[in-house]
Amino acid sequence: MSMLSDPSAKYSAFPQVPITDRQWPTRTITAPPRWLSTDLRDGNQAIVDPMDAHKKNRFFDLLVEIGVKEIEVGFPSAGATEFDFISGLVQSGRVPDDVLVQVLTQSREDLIRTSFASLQGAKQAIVHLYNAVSPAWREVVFGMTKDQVREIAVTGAKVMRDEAAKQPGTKWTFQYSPETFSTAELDFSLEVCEAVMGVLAPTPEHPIILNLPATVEAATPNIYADQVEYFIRNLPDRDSAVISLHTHNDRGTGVAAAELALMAGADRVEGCLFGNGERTGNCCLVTMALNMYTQGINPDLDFSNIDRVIETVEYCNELPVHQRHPYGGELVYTAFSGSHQDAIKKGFGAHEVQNDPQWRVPYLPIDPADLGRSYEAVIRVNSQSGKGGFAWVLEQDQGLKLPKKMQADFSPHVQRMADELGRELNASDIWLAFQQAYHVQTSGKQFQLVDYEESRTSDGTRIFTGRIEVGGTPQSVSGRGNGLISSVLSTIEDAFGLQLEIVDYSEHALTAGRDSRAAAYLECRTNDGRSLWGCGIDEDIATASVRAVLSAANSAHLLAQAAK
Ligand SMILES: CC(=O)SCCNC(=O)CCNC(=O)[C@H](O)C(C)(C)COP(=O)(O)OP(=O)(O)OC[C@H]1O[C@@H](n2cnc3c(N)ncnc32)[C@H](O)[C@@H]1OP(=O)(O)O
Ligand SMILES: CC(C)C(=O)C(=O)O
Repeated sequence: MSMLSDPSAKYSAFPQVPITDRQWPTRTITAPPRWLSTDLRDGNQAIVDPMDAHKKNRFFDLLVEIGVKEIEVGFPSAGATEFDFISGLVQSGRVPDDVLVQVLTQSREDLIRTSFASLQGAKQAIVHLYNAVSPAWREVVFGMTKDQVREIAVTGAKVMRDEAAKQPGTKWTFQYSPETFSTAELDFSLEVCEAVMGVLAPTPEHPIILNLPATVEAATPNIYADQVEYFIRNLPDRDSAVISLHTHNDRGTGVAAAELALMAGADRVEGCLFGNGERTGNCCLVTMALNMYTQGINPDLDFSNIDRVIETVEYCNELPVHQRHPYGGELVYTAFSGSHQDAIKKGFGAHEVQNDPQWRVPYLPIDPADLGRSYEAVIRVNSQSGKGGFAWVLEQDQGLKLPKKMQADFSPHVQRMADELGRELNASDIWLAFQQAYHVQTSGKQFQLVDYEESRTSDGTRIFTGRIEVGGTPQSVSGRGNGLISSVLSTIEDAFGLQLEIVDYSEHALTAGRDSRAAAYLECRTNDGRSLWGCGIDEDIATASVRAVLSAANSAHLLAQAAK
């Protein structure tokens, strides 16, 4: 078996929704929805080893910490692990007063009763009832007519109502899901929901939650938005219902579908952190919340320390968060490629200089610092990288701000190293390449400063007197010039026959405070017209410039040797 040349023989296009004056495309999201995390239910039922009580408690605490106010804590009738965790949680007093726990049950009397039993002692809770309503499920799973399937829901709703009445100390909220809503006839979903509302008698003050699942995502996200808008516009007593979304990600658009359906008028979104859930997962709450954040909307969920959230989620689910997962993945703020690095580096530079409160760094839709991420990993260097990449790493790691022309000079050294090693270059690789290229702090270099003094004559001439190790042997040398650098240049010309002319010079402090050091950069021209760069680093800025001259002299010496 292989892919069909005519897939239409097996698969049909999803039909359009009969709505011509749809409103959602012109709306924008301006406020966060009510969020429900179903990590401990839909997420938990989709992992290899469902969470034990320890993991569930840890996940629950994380969700509370993030600010989730509605948490589906499990499926009490699934077994003792679930039941005991849920009843232990509600009786422990660990559920904050502003947090609602929710449990899910099939529409079967015994399971509904068990679900209510698990919530004994809760101050408030949501009981969530479901049954599938779409044709394939009606026919294949239940083997029932529409009327019989509606009856499953109505019977379950009656049991719910009666069980709730037996525990009047708890403030109950009822939730009903016409499971498989996204692949069901819309008018039938409406009919079943209306029938359930008829039993549970919601009011605007005490509404029912109608949760509209895209149990299996089967169409483009605009279709789901149409379905939700159609449902809302045709639901009698809309005021008595909270419209909730529950999307899956089979086509990779679970978040998009929830966003568009929110524009269609929904009030609430169910999902999981980092999109865990059945098959391809549920709507990712992190992505959806942070999508809102990047539009200037406070999502009411706090991901200020996203790495800690990931750590807990990975531990509990025993599933890794993908390195490219929106907002959280390890690589999502990292640029390896040259042109991206260049733009990001410039963007950060402009951001610092202009002090612009609006975030406008190219290629980064969000400031990683808002999520507790450092800027270190924003740029990483490999063989696809450019000058902006290693310049950024040297600046972050060593504090060096290389002049633009020196970046171009250093670039082939980095490229060579990346090609030779065939892997990413880390900060120490780049620092090593820099030290080797400019003879900074490396042993075995030809000229090495031992010590020096500077004096002036009455006419302002500077005199450099010092000791320079030449191939390991200290040598006393001196020279004159109208400045320190020119006096060192004349020294190396007199002592070693190396003629260098200064083309460019710059310097900067490396770190602030008592331990501050300085870096000096020097471009020189040799007598045969070649350009050479030198760099010196020292606690004393004048000494850094002397070292920069010797750094260039070492390169000139190597060139001269090579030419022989
Ligand atoms: C889309 C979703 O994610 S829905 C949530 C799904 N989650 C889970 O199922 C996790 C927890 N579930 C479980 O542990 C088990 O399913 C249990 C313990 C609750 C029930 O197990 P079982 O009694 O063996 O029933 P099982 O789940 O296999 O369902 C089979 C029967 O329930 C019926 N059924 C399935 N869903 C529903 C429903 N929502 N309402 C009413 N009946 C239902 C089926 O038609 C089938 O009936 P049949 O035996 O007459 O053919
Ligand atoms: C029970 C419902 C909400 C569900 O998980 C689904 O349909 O995906």
